[in-house]
Amino acid sequence: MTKPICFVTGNPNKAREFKHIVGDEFSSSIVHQKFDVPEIQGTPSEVAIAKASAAAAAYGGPVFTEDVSLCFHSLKGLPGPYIKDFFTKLGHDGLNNMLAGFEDKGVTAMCVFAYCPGPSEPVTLFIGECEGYVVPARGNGNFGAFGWDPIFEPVSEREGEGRTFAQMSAEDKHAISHRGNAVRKVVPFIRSLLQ
Ligand SMILES: O=P(O)(O)OP(=O)(O)OP(=O)(O)OC[C@H]1O[C@@H](n2cnc3c(O)ncnc32)[C@H](O)[C@@H]1O
Ligand SMILES: [Mg+2]
Repeated sequence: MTKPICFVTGNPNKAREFKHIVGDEFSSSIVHQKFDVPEIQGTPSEVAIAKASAAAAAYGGPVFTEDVSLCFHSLKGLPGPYIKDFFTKLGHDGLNNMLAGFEDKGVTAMCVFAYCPGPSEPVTLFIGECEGYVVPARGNGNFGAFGWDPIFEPVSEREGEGRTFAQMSAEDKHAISHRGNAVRKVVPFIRSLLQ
């Protein structure tokens, strides 16, 4: 018997936001599991392909993985896919300080969903982006905010209320976020897989 599609992630916030964006549609057809798979160095796409391949091999069936990058324009796209280590070690203040010498605080949040149908199979990518600015932390602890949400102010907010992701309701964040944009691309694909 073939295994159900597995969303492999060790981050419960990712699974929570995915479910919030999609609703209950796939709740009986997608399982969630955590595997510790290596994350290689490379571009966001290279990292995502390698992670999905490793996850499919570990699971022995079809998987989705999700990789998030935060690309600072002044730093030629770094930390990019290495944001987790930078954030864990430097925190919100440290990430702001990295840009202290630069005028341009622009940043691209990128979410890459990768689908791998099984061990040694090719990987398909679904990429969502959101443009923003790195700002001093605002709204920590609100609305289930996590990670670097408090220091990410979407470009679209500059003209409006100037909220960071951490100051927005989940609905408002998902309407424009890197993850919302990626999930909206991947949903029709999952539907076609389940037909
Ligand atoms: O097991 P996986 O799925 O890899 O989960 P992870 O937490 O290791 O996730 P990544 O490798 O993609 O690293 C991305 C980092 O960015 C953070 N992050 C991801 N999505 C975010 C979001 O929407 N808002 C704020 N921070 C986010 C996350 O907490 C990590 O520190
Ligand atoms: Mg990770």
